[in-house]
Amino acid sequence: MTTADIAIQLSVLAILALISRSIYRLYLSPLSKFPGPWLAAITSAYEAYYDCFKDGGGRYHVEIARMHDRYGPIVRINPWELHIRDPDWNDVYKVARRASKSLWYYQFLGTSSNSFSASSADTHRLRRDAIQPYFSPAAVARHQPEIERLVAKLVGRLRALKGSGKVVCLSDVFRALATDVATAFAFRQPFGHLDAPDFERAGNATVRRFGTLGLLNRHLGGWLLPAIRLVPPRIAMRLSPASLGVAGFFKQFAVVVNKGLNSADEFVEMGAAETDIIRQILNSNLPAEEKSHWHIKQESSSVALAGTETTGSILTVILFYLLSEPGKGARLREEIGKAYNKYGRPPVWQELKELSYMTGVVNEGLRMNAPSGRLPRYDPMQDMTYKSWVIPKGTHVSTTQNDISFSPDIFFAPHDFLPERWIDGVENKRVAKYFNPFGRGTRICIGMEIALIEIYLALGRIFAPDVGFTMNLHGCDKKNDVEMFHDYFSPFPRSDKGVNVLVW
Ligand code: HEM
Repeated sequence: MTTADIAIQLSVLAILALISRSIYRLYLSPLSKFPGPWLAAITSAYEAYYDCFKDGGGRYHVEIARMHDRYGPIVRINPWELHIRDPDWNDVYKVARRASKSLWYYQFLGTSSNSFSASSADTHRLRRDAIQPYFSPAAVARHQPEIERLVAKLVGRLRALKGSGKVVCLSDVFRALATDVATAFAFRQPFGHLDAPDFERAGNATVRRFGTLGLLNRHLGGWLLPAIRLVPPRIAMRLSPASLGVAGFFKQFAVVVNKGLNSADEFVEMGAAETDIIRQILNSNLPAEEKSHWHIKQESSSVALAGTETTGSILTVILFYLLSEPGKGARLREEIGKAYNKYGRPPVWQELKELSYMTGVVNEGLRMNAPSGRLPRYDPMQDMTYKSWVIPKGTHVSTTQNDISFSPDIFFAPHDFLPERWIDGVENKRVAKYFNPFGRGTRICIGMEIALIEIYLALGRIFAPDVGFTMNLHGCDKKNDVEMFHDYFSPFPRSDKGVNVLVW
């Protein structure tokens, strides 16, 4: 038999295997009864096209919405996953169910060795229990002066730009703040992005690239991001400047974590105030394999990463709306001014969060720019139900917060930034159960309190009566620079230019 014969036979076998698998997925699989396009049912390449190629990638949400419009509230979006668009269905996220996360989907992060992307509920519980004390209200409160210091640095830098005529990119400014807050919290040492003359613009662009590479990683079986970590910078640059940026990003975390691990031996009995997330993990009850350098690197850097893009982009979006509708900015400034008068000093965050308009502003930012990714889970032990449908155990099921946040049935004029909608107590009560920007169930965001302190303090100081500067939007618009176009788990607008302002 010649090599050509062998190649032909192997190709025929591969084609037969593909045909059999497609027939199984389409007609015999337990999910074959669920509605949806036949191509999505037989191959995840359908999703890969929208995730990685269509209009720059991250566009499957648009196709999923189209599927719901055509097939109804429950659709099969790939061979193993159902998506439900029904604000009242929450079964898979219920704490009592303790469902697992989809390993395939969360491959976009390039690792499952942390709490965020741990698949099984038990592994997650183990890891989360180990770091939870680090996020206790008391521990977070101790970090407040550091957040205040970083916010003051940001305000100082904006003030210094007053009248300079320089265009300032707020998307970079707030990502720099969020990175410094999250890294200061995790490592007791901010990365110093607020000190960079350009607020570390290149680093911020890397996060966007990470989004696109993350989707490729998901669809290529999870080897791409680990491989990028291993590629020497010179080769990475030749392959793609994007991977160089991402490799550099991983490296920055590796340096900080290595430094922390090397000095961890000196850790004897430090007071809680001096500890960092590395020592928190080392000092926990985790089994030895969960305390390896590798695991600690993954856990600590994921905590810091989870807190950067989220908080940074929400602050950017809020500022865009407050500056594009000056009446709203003025109303916030007035409310904060009254609080300054009442307390005779800058209000602390506990006082800021009592302000009703300010809370409306923060909630609108969270509603309109929370993580956009669907949140797939599966329950390996029990079936679930949706209306008359029985969802077999082990099936991956997802919902998307944006389906709720932008539903006109729940939020009047959902694409408008309306802080007022949160002020009416009755209305507030009605929408509360639909408002889950920090996720749901056992996997709810662990850094919620830090994020809120940061957002309230940043707004509280930027709109303070004595701030001494104001800002004007410069050459940006809602459609291209603010509204989500790409879903890279975090929402990204169509343009990567950012929200630009002039300070005066
Ligand atoms: C406004 C800012 C933030 C938003 C909207 C947000 C949102 C979320 C959401 C929706 C999840 C659940 C993801 C999922 O189910 O797959 C999550 C998880 C997580 N977040 Fe946040 N987050 C924010 C800020 C932060 C900050 C500041 C930190 C840390 C300093 C952080 C750390 C984490 C971690 C570690 C997880 C994984 C928790 C687990 O699975 O146990 N987040 N976040």
